Amino acid sequence: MNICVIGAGYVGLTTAAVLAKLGHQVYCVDINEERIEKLQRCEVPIYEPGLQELLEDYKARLIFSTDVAGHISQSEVILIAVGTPSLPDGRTNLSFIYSVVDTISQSITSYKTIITKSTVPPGTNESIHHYLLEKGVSPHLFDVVSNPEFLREGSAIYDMENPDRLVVGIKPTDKKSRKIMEKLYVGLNSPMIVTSLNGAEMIKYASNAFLATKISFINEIAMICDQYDVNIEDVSKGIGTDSRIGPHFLKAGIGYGGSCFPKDVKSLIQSALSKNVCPKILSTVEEVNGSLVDLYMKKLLKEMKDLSGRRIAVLGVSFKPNTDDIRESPAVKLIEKLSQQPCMVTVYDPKAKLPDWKKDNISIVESVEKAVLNSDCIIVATDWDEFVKMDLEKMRTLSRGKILLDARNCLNPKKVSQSGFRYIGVART
Ligand SMILES: NC(=O)c1ccc[n+]([C@@H]2O[C@H](COP(=O)([O-])OP(=O)(O)OC[C@H]3O[C@@H](n4cnc5c(N)ncnc54)[C@H](O)[C@@H]3O)[C@@H](O)[C@H]2O)c1
Ligand SMILES: O=c1ccn([C@@H]2O[C@H](COP(=O)(O)OP(=O)(O)O[C@H]3O[C@H](CO)[C@@H](O)[C@H](O)[C@H]3O)[C@@H](O)[C@H]2O)c(=O)[nH]1
Repeated sequence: MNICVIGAGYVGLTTAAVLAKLGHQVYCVDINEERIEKLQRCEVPIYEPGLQELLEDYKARLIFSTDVAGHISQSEVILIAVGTPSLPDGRTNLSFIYSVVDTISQSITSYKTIITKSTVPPGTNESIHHYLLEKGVSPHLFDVVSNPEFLREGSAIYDMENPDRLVVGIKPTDKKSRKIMEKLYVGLNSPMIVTSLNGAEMIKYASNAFLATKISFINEIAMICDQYDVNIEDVSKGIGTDSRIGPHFLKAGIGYGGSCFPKDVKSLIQSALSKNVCPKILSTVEEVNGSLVDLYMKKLLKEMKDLSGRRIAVLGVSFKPNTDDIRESPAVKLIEKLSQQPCMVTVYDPKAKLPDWKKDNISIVESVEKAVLNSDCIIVATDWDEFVKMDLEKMRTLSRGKILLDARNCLNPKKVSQSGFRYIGVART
């Protein structure tokens, strides 16, 4: 099929590459000229393991362009994968979505299946359908499908090629889209859950909210364990082996970040409030998550008393390993909090796109060794393999202080102590 993927970000690029691999002709379009020029030169503008290779392997079936309207006209299937960031009040900013829908309304001359991959609040796809009708587009020229994406950054290609399920929301009157969706994903061996448009949208939010809830839950349990000298790893294993609970998303630490959980939990809260439902659990999930950077600051200040003139090495800035994404990263919040203290913060991340902090007491360096050199304290803020496997003895000789704060509970406390550091995690005995 001829497919137009709109938005060449984490989701759009991965979708485009995987659909090309599945045998489709893909036009991946974006309004960001610099991004498209890079892609035309086979340069991938984001760090996602395996993406560069996949895009190169299937370049014969992949065209990158800024001609959004032109490629919409040429395609039978339109996939919308533009951003849906938070508005200041937590609702979802749908302006990028509607800008695309406007372009579609102006360029549609033959039948299109319009698939929303972006995460949008319940009711959005129904509104897109009505909006197109209001713009004078004939109902025979389109169907709107909700097909939320569940990939994780860092393992995006694997997740897209091996989804646990494909969630497809269609209108009851829509007789074509189910077949088109089966054709689109032919080759993927995953069950398809077909529901209403609102149903598919809700599945996406409920899924992210549930995972975020598991993280805040285990972080709250970790705070309690910390006071009773209980090892949180034992608790996570102990509860996670109960098949009703499951082992995933029970890793305690500095909390969740990224471009999805924070904004999607906020958006779901707003969707609930707009219908007079008071979402108590979701609000608490956010509250617990929002308290964790302060918890680690407290742990640090308890150990070091006064940060005046101290050098703090922060290892990791991205919101999780294997991505360059720093959106809503707890590490960024921690660095910003630290920089309000009279200390020097030296930051290293293997891939993250670092912001220009414009602060005299934050310096960015290009290696772990440079970050750790003469530091009074090392903080592991992202669980990159490079930090999990670092040579602790070497780090001890480079640093001048002995404190190692593991904000991801990703290091082995015994090994850290044996190398001469004082290990601080949360609930690690
Ligand atoms: N990042 C993830 O891991 C992930 C996973 C699942 C779902 N999602 C959802 O997918 C959507 C996209 O997320 P992302 O992280 O890929 O976003 P992103 O910010 O990486 O990419 C979005 C792209 O859309 C482009 N764009 C904006 N307006 C446009 C327009 N009118 N026409 C063409 N291109 C336009 C932007 O230039 C940008 O390149 C969001 O709704 C997000 O919640 C993201
Ligand atoms: O036990 C855990 C698991 C994760 N995290 C943190 O949670 C955040 C999110 O992690 P992860 O879910 O792996 O990354 P994302 O790429 O944000 O993926 C989530 O958000 C995407 C966007 O909606 C969805 O598609 C995915 O299914 C969903 O997992 C990161 O900061 C992690 O460090 C923890 O603190 N503890």
